[in-house]
Amino acid sequence: MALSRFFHLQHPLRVSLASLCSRSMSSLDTRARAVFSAAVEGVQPDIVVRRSLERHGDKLLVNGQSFTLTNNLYLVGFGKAVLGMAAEAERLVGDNLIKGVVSVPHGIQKTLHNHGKEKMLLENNSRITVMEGAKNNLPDADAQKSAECIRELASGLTEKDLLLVLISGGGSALLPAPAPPMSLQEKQDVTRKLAAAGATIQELNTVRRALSLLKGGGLAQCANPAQVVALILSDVIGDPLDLIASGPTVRSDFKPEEVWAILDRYKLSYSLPSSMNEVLSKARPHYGLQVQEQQEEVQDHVLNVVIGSNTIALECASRKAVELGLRPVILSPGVCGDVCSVARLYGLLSRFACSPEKETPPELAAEILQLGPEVGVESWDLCRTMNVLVEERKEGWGATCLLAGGEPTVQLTGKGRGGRNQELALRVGLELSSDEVKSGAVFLSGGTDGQDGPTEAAGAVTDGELMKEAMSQGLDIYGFLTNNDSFTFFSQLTEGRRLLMPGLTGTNVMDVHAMLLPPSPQRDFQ
Ligand SMILES: Nc1ncnc2c1ncn2[C@@H]1O[C@H](COP(=O)(O)OP(=O)(O)OP(=O)(O)O)[C@@H](O)[C@H]1O
Ligand SMILES: O=C(O)[C@H](O)CO
Repeated sequence: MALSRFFHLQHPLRVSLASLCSRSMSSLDTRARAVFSAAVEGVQPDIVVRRSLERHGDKLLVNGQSFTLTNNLYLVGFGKAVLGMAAEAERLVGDNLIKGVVSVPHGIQKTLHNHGKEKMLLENNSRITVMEGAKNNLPDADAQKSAECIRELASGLTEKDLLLVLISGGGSALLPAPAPPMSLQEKQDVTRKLAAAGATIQELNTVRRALSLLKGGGLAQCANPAQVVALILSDVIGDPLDLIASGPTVRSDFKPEEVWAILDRYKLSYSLPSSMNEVLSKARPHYGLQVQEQQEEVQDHVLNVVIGSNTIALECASRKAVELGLRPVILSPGVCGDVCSVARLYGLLSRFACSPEKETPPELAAEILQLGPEVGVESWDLCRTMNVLVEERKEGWGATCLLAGGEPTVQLTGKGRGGRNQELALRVGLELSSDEVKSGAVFLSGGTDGQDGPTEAAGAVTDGELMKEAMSQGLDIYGFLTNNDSFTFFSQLTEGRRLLMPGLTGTNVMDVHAMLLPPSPQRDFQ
């Protein structure tokens, strides 16, 4: 099939053959970084808000639904990215805004200012009050005060009012409202113990919802009978509305047995404060007796919209890849599991892509499929991706950009400095270095928030030369890995040139992975 016809049929974007031929000859490393930047740019708080709110005079269109603005607008928000979202919302609908309160991380205004991100800060005459709290991502007295102000604002609304709720990752810690008689300290102890025992965000937030006055639909309940529109920037795999920031605007059925099962799983059931037993043994703490009917009524007044997600970031990255002359294929936005398994998957996929044989060895495909459940990727997605890689070998297409996202995990055994993205990049670099047939692949892993673990880097870029490069500089990769010291490793290697350092981005839709695979002579089957 002619190249132009093939592309026309296979990809929704129209790209002329001329633009493909004149594609940038920049290195794969540079292109990988540009693809990552495009992913982050596509989910900037101001951009996602502007994309989701359409203003026509006194009409506000959200997700195809129209709302009338009559100086009846209120705004609340909580999460790491909501300051930038609030700033943009105020630019768009500020003339109708009565007042607002946002709960944002401690020190964020100063940090954004220092990073030159003035666009994400509110004007001096803003009607929105910014409240900082939750130091180190833990609910604290400051965040509790913010949550109380948000609750007060929502509780005073009438049926004429419209409440815009801005939600992003980190929202759970920034909106603590322990159900009485639990104290903040008691609630914090439980969540800290669960997190330390390795509970997933799904488990953690299921418990948080049950112990809170605002989570699990509590905020929407407070705002009833006002109309509620929640704009959500998702940082959870699969974008589950009821779990992102513990779903304050999403009705969730309270199932005590589900909560007890989680507490049992982490052996916490017998060491709980008595106040927690009391909360869990009551009906839904904040809903009283007519739970069901009231919740249904409230739900009619709530519109929840995911305005930014890993999927959207990957789509933006994919468009950038096309511009750069790469053929994109999105594997999945839900990659999770241990970084060792995830690294193995990328190693196998690069081997698969450059397999010198006419037919790819079936055992390679089988091994890739076997890894699927461990890394959260469906067989269907793996098969689709492998098909694209095979087609490309047969068609003799140019370089490929395999994209994925999600949030793998690291089992911390050492005391070094690093993050899951740098550790993943390091492990994939080892995989690529150990290949007998070098694929020439370049791999990038980066946190879209610009910060990987407690380091200044977002991630790193590696390839099959990593091992040789490290050895020539006297750096023992395995030693750094054992100590979870990936940041120190990449800082010392070739003056830190492999580090990905975009600075604080002001957004967060988990991580983005990009593996760029060059065309290789072995791939020519014509
Ligand atoms: N030395 C290290 N090496 C590898 N990973 C680390 C290291 N230290 C922390 N981590 C990992 O970093 C993660 C915590 O980093 P971070 O504070 O960026 O959290 P996060 O889950 O990315 O937060 P957010 O929800 O804001 O994105 C955890 O997954 C932890 O295992
Ligand atoms: O705030 C939270 O609960 C997490 O960031 C997941 O959204």
